Amino acid sequence: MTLRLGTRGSALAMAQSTTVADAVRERTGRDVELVEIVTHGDRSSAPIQQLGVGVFVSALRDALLAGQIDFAVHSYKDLPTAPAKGLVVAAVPTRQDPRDALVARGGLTLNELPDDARVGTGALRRIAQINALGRRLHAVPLRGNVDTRLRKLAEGEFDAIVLAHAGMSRLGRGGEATEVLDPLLMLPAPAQGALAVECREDDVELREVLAALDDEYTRAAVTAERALLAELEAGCSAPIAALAEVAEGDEGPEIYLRGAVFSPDGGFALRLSRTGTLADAAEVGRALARDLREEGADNALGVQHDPHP
Ligand SMILES: NCc1[nH]cc(CCC(=O)O)c1CC(=O)O
Repeated sequence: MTLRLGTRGSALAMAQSTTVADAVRERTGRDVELVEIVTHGDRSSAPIQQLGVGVFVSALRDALLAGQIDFAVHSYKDLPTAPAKGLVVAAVPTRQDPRDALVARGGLTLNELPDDARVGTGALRRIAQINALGRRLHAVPLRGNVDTRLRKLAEGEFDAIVLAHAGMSRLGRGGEATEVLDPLLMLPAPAQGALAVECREDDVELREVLAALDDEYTRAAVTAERALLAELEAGCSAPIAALAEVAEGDEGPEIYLRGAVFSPDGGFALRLSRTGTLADAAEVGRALARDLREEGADNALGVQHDPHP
């Protein structure tokens, strides 16, 4: 039977869903059909902070639970940390580049941006880290899909923009980045660059099919990053960043997790790291969250801030 893959209609969602559909066909020989689902988030032009966590996700989940589709592909970083009742992340495919990218007019790098350059970005996490650089840069709110953001840059509204390199790459525009930013300067969102392939928990047969797409290292990394996020009890718009990398250690693969918390104005920046085994990924994330809290993470959280001063 043909598997129905529910997807949003945006170019990024279509690119992600098409990639996963191709992988399912190739690895399992199953037929996959794309079914477009319109979400509230796609229809609204309100800032993402106002729309709240998971607006892009709930319509797909409703369709899954209603049996209109069999599985869905999400940008993992857009998934709320709370598990969805009746659903399961059946596969976490190999992650793309998790880093943020700078796209600057004139091909400039971050260091080359002149004083008072306007840097467009939507996420508080990125605004905070731009501010934390201690440079005379202006972080300016920017919303829209990847193509819209790149167009606004080209039209001269900004000197540079910061966005996920993975999103650009999935649209075939990764080469337009003028710098892929070092996580030391711009630690990405938890689970950035990763996809979550979700299906109904009781669909045991499909879960087995989709398991062929699962990448153990990516799943462990994302598990650690999201455990950190969940433990700090923050929504997607809170300035929390995390990146886990897996490296071969003496006793097998090891996870290296970095986490950071910022005040929106960048005046408070706390960066810590921890290592552990893949099996302990979630505990590594929770432990690092506790470390961050002990070092004063709560000073940055829950602070109301006007992004348009
Ligand atoms: N914030 C929205 C969003 N959700 C997923 C991506 C693409 C990158 C990814 O899959 O993590 C983006 C664009 C961006 O952050 O620039």
